[in-house]
Amino acid sequence: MDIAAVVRCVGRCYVSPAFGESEPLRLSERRFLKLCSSTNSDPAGSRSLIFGGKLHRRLSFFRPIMATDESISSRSSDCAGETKQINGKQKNIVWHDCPVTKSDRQELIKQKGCVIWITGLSGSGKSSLACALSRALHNRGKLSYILDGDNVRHGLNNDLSFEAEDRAENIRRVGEVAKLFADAGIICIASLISPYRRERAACRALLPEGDFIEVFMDVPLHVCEARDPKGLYKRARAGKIKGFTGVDDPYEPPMDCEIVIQNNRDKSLSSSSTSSSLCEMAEIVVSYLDQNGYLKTP
Ligand SMILES: Nc1ncnc2c1ncn2[C@@H]1O[C@H](COP(=O)(O)OS(=O)(=O)O)[C@@H](OP(=O)(O)O)[C@H]1O
Ligand SMILES: Nc1ncnc2c1ncn2[C@@H]1O[C@H](COP(=O)(O)OP(=O)(O)O)[C@@H](O)[C@H]1O
Repeated sequence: MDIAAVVRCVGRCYVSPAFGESEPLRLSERRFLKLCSSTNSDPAGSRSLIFGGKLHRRLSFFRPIMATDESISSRSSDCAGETKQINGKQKNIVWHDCPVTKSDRQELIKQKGCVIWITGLSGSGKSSLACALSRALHNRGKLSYILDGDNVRHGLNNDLSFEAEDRAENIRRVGEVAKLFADAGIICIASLISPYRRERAACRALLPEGDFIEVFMDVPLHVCEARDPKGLYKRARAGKIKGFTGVDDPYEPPMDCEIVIQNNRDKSLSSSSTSSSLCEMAEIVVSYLDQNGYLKTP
């Protein structure tokens, strides 16, 4: 491994607390190489970096910023990113900024990344609205992606139950992923029951002001229950599902959200009428996005 190349590429790096220094340090190539050759032993094991012949095996503390020889050689000084320390449980993790920014991505796809957070009871029409909205945006040439509660629970969140603590974790993870999508410049549509105000507020707080757009599917329980497309309310009423939202688990409606949709039509309506009402609902959200500048380069 070419250490000089590492230093040139990284430019600015942070010394791990394993070195006994916690403050960011700008290392010159000479100082870095000196550090490499001098830091070779520590009786307590806290300075256990051994450089020289086995150098490459001992550089794991730099992994977030140095990666492999191959990736290093492909970087040039004008494309190098910035690192900074973060707060959190993981003391030795550093953030690496990329010079291609959110603004660059938004300019490329001519839209502003945001999160449309659709909340409501099971059967209130969250997934239907998410799909209709994604279609409406697609037709306008706008890039969106749906994170549906049911779907995400098939993969990323397949370790989570419907206990309160797991629902909170489900919402937290989806909030974090949605934030990444928004950072990519994408209009991320998250559709999950997300029954708790506190967790929804925490997801809102992850995003810049205005970029979290909460949509409440305001549908009475009896309408959702009459629809019961998956037969889950029936099973919950029969005691076969415990802790079902609206039946024996709480749902806290938003008190101050951006959009309220009253999707009260019952299931006896024809499918063409349902789809036209879905188009109308999607259009409400599209208009909001349009009026607030999300459908053009910011
Ligand atoms: N106990 C219980 N309570 C509520 N919902 C249940 C439950 N068990 C399974 N399901 C099915 O899971 C879907 C909800 O998943 P979510 O991830 O959106 O829920 S939550 O936000 O974590 O509360 C939900 O999907 P939707 O009907 O689309 O809302 C149900 O199909
Ligand atoms: N506007 C509407 N009119 C009539 N039925 C609807 C409407 N919106 C949704 N539905 C129906 O309600 C059921 C639940 O919708 P869904 O989108 O799966 O809700 P959720 O994702 O909130 O559980 C589905 O059978 C769907 O076709």
